[in-house]
Amino acid sequence: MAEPKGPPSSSKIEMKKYSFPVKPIQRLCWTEATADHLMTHEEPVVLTDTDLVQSALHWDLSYLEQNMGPAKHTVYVSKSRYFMYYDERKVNDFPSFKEPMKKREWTFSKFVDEYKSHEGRTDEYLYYQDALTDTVGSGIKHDFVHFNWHWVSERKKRYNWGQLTSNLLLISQPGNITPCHYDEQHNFFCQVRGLKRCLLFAPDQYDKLYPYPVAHPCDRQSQVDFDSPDFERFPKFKEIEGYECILSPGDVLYIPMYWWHTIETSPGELSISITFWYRGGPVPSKITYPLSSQQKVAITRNIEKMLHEALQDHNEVGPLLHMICDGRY
Ligand SMILES: CC[C@@H](CC(=O)C(=O)O)C(=O)O
Ligand SMILES: [Zn+2]
Repeated sequence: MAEPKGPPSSSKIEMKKYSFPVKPIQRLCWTEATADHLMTHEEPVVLTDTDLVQSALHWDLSYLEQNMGPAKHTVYVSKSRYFMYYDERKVNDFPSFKEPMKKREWTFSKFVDEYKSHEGRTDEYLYYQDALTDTVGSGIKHDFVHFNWHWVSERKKRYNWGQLTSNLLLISQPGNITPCHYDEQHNFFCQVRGLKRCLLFAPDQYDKLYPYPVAHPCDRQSQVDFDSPDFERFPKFKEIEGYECILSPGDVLYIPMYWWHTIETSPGELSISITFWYRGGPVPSKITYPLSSQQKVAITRNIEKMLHEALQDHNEVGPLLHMICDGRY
């Protein structure tokens, strides 16, 4: 079967240009054996014809405003186009940490008003990022119930994933960028409205992306500024190689656990996406060697956590790691 028709290439919709090489992420009907092979081997793939969020493809700001109910929702406000996630529970240990964005709790109507009044502003940007919960109105509940739950639960079973932890609703202004990071869950990233360019990097690119220390509020985020990389501090970023896709409404991108990704909303229009995050499956009873890159990343995280716990001071973790490695390994 020929590859399904894809959205315009990134050059046609003015996405940011980077100097590192990228290969296209395969775009396949979910019934294709290759799609199944990629997901079985925890490799990214854009799936078409899943109908996973078909019942949400009519969503736009006004429909959501009518149906999201009266609850408060998390909206991030940033002075730049970048929305770097940080864990507010870790901020106390880093007194000089400057929050890269501010977190607001607004009703959906307040968000829509702010969205409209921020149009055209270049000093502040908004990004709605909140879980879909049962506080929503009946219209959204109806649409949610009609997601293709049969399809997605079949995938969960087939790939032996853990439980579904959340469905995040993402409403992004044109041009917003989520900087490069990895998550510790599998993700079916569903595009509902607008276009998003996704750049993904395999877990074995860890040494080229220089994540913040695990104890840092920006744990799991790359320290490298992709727009102006500091090759003195991050020399191996020169060797980075990635994968790219442009998602249009109805597309589902499988982002495997520990795969790095940076996501850019096309400058053309607002974007609405819904994520399905699943915990990883149980540790295999029989460990096979060599270990996978994902397993090695998990080991590095456990070592950093253990040292931080033992030393009780994150400032001592680096010096001890250097003491172990420098001149010896
Ligand atoms: C969290 C925002 C991001 C998506 C993402 O990182 C994820 O779903 O894991 C994006 O779409 O800008
Ligand atoms: Zn992510």
